[in-house]
Amino acid sequence: MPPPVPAPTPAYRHYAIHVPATTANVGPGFDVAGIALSLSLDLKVAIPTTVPSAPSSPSVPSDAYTLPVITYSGLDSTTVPLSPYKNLLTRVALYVLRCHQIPTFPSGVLIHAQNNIPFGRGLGSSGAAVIAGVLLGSLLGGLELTKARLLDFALMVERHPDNVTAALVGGFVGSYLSSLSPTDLAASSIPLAEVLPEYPEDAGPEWGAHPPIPPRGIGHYVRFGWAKEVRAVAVMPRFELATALARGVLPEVYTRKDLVFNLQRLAVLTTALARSPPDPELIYEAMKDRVHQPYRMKLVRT
Ligand SMILES: Nc1ncnc2c1ncn2[C@@H]1O[C@H](COP(=O)(O)OP(=O)(O)O)[C@@H](O)[C@H]1O
Ligand SMILES: N[C@@H](CCOP(=O)(O)O)C(=O)O
Repeated sequence: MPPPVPAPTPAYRHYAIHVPATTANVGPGFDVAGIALSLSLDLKVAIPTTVPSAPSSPSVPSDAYTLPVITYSGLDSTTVPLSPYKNLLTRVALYVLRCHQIPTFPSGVLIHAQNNIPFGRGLGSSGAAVIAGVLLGSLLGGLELTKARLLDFALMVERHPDNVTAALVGGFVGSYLSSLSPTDLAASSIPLAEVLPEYPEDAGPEWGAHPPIPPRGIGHYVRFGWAKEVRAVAVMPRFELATALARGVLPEVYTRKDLVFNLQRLAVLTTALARSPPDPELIYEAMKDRVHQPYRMKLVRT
């Protein structure tokens, strides 16, 4: 009897995705100003060069088709779900693919995430995962999405722009959400549960096939200058604080006095952090805030 023929080893194309941690709400810049930091989430992605055709739907797997295999190392790597239908990176990637009429992942993809961003500590782990996810979707679908379009997809998932814009473009970034038409506003406000639905056990062939397509131009950003002498040092709490809880303690309405206090400082801060040599007293004063810090103080255990 002839010896068994060994299964061919698949050949892969290798890619790297690097996304920085971020700090948002810089000084008086609540939901506006973000800074990219040196900690990062790094993905290594291997895509087979020859693949079996994908199944017609995620619930009808073909014999040869295999879902992405996800592995993690680094921080919080033991708690993160590894199913591609539950992991945030791949759920976002699948959302991007499906918005481009690609119903599922290519077969046989390997994804390794090296994560150095602690979860839930205000260093933008979810924003980094969302940006890594949109970049992954663009890569897997061969979509070559522009930065502006990647941001549209990211903002359908993470609704405040400060972390995701800094994670996408790096540096010290200011951003805003556009005044959209009523139709586009409705499209960009679709509940997260519909943008990234949990994959149900009994999913039929049509499940998730028609996700809400992001309108164009949901958010915009500008990169500010940054003086070479200025370094960011992040102090991390020992406890996690959910973003929803931290947003829930903020008032709906502010006084004109508090609003003007923040506007005055933010206008100065964006230039003060870029000026070389820096003026520490000016930066100290311009970092003051009356919109978020006083209200969130009570959530910070001492
Ligand atoms: N690299 C990652 N891979 C998968 N999921 C992640 C990753 N990073 C963050 N997440 C998800 O995001 C959650 C943290 O989001 P959030 O509470 O907004 O905190 P943060 O301030 O760090 O963004 C985690 O509990 C996890 O579910
Ligand atoms: N501007 C947002 C930033 C939340 O950051 P996250 O890393 O917790 O998602 C806010 O302050 O709510």
